[in-house]
Amino acid sequence: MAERYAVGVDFGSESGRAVIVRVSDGAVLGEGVTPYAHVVMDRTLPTEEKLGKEWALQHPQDYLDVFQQAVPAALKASGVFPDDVIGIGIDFTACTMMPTTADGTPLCFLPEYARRPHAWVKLWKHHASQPQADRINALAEGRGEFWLPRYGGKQSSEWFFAKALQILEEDPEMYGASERLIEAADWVVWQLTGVETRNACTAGYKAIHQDGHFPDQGYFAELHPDFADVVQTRMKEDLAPLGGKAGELTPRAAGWTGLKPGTAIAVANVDAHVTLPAAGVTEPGRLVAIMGTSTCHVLLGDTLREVPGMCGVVPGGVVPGLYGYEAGQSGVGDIFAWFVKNGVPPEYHEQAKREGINLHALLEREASTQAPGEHGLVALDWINGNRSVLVDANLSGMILGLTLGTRAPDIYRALIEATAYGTRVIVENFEGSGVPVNEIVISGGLKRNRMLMQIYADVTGRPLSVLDVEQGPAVGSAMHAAVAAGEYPDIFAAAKCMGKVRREAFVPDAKNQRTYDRLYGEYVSLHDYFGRGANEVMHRLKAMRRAD
Ligand SMILES: Nc1ncnc2c1ncn2[C@@H]1O[C@H](COP(=O)(O)OP(=O)(O)O)[C@@H](O)[C@H]1O
Ligand SMILES: O=C(CO)[C@@H](O)[C@@H](O)COP(=O)(O)O
Repeated sequence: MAERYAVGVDFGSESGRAVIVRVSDGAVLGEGVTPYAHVVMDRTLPTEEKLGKEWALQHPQDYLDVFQQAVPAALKASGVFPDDVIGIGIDFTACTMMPTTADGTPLCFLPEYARRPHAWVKLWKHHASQPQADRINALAEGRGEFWLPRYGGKQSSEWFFAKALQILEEDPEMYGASERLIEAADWVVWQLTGVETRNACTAGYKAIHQDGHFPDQGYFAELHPDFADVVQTRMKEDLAPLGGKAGELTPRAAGWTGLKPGTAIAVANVDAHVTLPAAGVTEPGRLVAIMGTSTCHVLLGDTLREVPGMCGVVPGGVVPGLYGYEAGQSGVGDIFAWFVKNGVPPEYHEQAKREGINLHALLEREASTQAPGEHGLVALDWINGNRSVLVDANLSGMILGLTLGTRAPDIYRALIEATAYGTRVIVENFEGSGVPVNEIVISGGLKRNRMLMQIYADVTGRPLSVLDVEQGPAVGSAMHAAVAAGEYPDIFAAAKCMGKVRREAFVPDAKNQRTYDRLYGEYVSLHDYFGRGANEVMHRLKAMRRAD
């Protein structure tokens, strides 16, 4: 019998990645990448309308381009015949949500709405809905909503209802025109199948779906009278289970992708959560850090724990039968990108160009010769706010210890160390709340930075295992496609055959660890001083910035 294959498509923050995976063993035979033409719209719309501070939008056409470019490119690179492809699975950043008409047409595609910011896709990192998130949390606390502790005690401005409420309050006409409010993950599945589904993963982690339901109309009505029926009028209450089949590839989408009509399409997934089975992680105690523009920390547990400052816990949110815990850092790769773009003197750019390497590689090489503590810096990793454990998008970055002798590699290393300290806070927060972390597995684009990986091992004091495939989330989605197509009975069986990880790829250096324990103590002092109310200067500065 001919080998069978599955397609996984991972919609990241800056690009869409497609892989062709052999379902018998998880081998990746072909890859394709489509950088988003509009990347992240955080200053203006394509029609030049200016956006406010903390906005982050995307263009739905960029997602369709992935189906029309990256998927055919991966298929071509693999040499696999479409008839041997049994399923397609997708995962997406979340919560990345959009308003559409009843037939799924994005409002921003309609000429009459193209100039309205609230007609566009709100990317996960859209923080302008922080005021709405603050009210969502205050009301939930006041009403004693059972679900609030399931989200660490706070809903983030990055999640669904803060964004939906911002549309209603800032552009009621756009809210009125939005017949559907939907995660981009479910929207792209809709484009492939012609069927509107809502996946249980984003609903659970990003839209407060707990114990089988969304919050009641009374809660939403107290936020805004016109918000009472947001679920009933613009969403769906019957959710599609992970590993389920959302539908089949339509002839139109078959024309885009080069695959055959009728190919099974799996229910959508979140990019971080789908990575666990790709790493063969289907049991408690193994935290997977999906490190890209942001980092998501996803961990399984066999009991329900309320962990302060986590993003969420959902029974069956990652694999059936276990609790899926999520925490995160809203800025990691983005912080390094910001520094490379804005803080590195021209001579480094020129040297990298002369050597034909990227700036990350040059800075990594220059900084890796240092011993921990040599640069004398400690930084806070909040340049894009803090997602866990403080859940506050109005915090900001800081670098302490700068002198006239400080150089770009010093700061690059200090920023990497700061993100490692932030990860250690999250790991210790889980353990302190009764959710064991016995192993850390790294996936995502940042694993290519070996200095970063060694720093994470030294700072956390734990060996790091590595998911070696380049596109971890996409492979996880291909595994869900194999389950949806009936190749495997469940994701556990698929993970056994298709998942792979290189265990203990980086181990802590005892000497470095001792120094980092001291530096981590300094980080925690700054973390608590600026992040837990002792000094509100960061909030005051953000307020001044917003006021201008
Ligand atoms: N060698 C490197 N060291 C550190 N960061 C890197 C390196 N290469 C790329 N990055 C950062 O990784 C991020 C992209 O990660 P990736 O996983 O590819 O994307 P996504 O977050 O969209 O899934 C960017 O923010 C980029 O700045
Ligand atoms: O928040 C989540 C998942 O819960 C991510 O989709 C979001 O942080 C974006 O992840 P990336 O940085 O694009 O990998």
